[in-house]
Amino acid sequence: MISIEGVSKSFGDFKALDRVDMKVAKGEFLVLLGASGCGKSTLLNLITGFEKPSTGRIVVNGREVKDIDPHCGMVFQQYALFPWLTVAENVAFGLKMKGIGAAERRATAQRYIEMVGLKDFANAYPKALSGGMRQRVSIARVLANDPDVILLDEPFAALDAMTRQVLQEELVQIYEKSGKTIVFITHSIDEALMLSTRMVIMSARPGRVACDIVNDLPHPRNADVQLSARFNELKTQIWSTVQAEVMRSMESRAPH
Ligand SMILES: Nc1ncnc2c1ncn2[C@@H]1O[C@H](COP(=O)(O)OP(=O)(O)OP(=O)(O)O)[C@@H](O)[C@H]1O
Repeated sequence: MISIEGVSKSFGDFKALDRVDMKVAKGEFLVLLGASGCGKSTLLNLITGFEKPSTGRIVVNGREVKDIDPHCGMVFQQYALFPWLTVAENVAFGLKMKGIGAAERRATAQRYIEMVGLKDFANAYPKALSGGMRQRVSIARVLANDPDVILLDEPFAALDAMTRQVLQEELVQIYEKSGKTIVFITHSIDEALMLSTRMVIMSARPGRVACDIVNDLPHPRNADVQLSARFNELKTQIWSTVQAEVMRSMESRAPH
């Protein structure tokens, strides 16, 4: 579904990504983990076509990414909703851009608004919603557009721990129902284990793939999985890799 082939990305003299090779299969839920600055957001921006690789290429669904790719839907950490549109209008926005008729737009928006538990807020404006609710709207909006790939850049980072847990469970259920291909960035190992089917740990300066781990925790999955022995085993394995990478990146930043 996604093929990242020898991709490097430099900003001026600074090499943010160095020869990254990675394939994401259809229906995989891939989580990218890594120290701050290792190039996770850059990689997502390349997949969706916001940025262009300095070398190498990215192929999504058989087509090389050259411009902003309509087959990818992105959810950002900041909610990025249109404040002057209601929840329903925000969710239907992409459909309107595609030229889909009003009745079908309304029905599709309604379906996804219900899926993310906001049925009673369809006519509310974003400013009347909590952070968690806004992020649900962002997810409904991406789902309504029915992209082949959903990219999420730390979507729950600004939320409190309880809201975050609820949204994680919802996202797992949406993934299980929709079978979408998902790439998700987080700093949280627990979040990575809760959500993913596979985890890629990136190293910093320059950003490279340090470790690729299959998450074999069973589906259907809910928050109880965090109490299992396998969860703790995987967490220990990932933590030692992440810790080594964080130390390495801090050392490479220290003044000499
Ligand atoms: N447009 C840009 N111009 C210059 N440098 C950039 C640009 N975008 C990213 N960088 C640099 O590239 C490196 C990787 O940034 P990126 O945001 O991809 O990292 P990240 O792993 O997502 O970090 P974080 O976890 O803190 O969000 C950073 O050192 C950043 O300063």
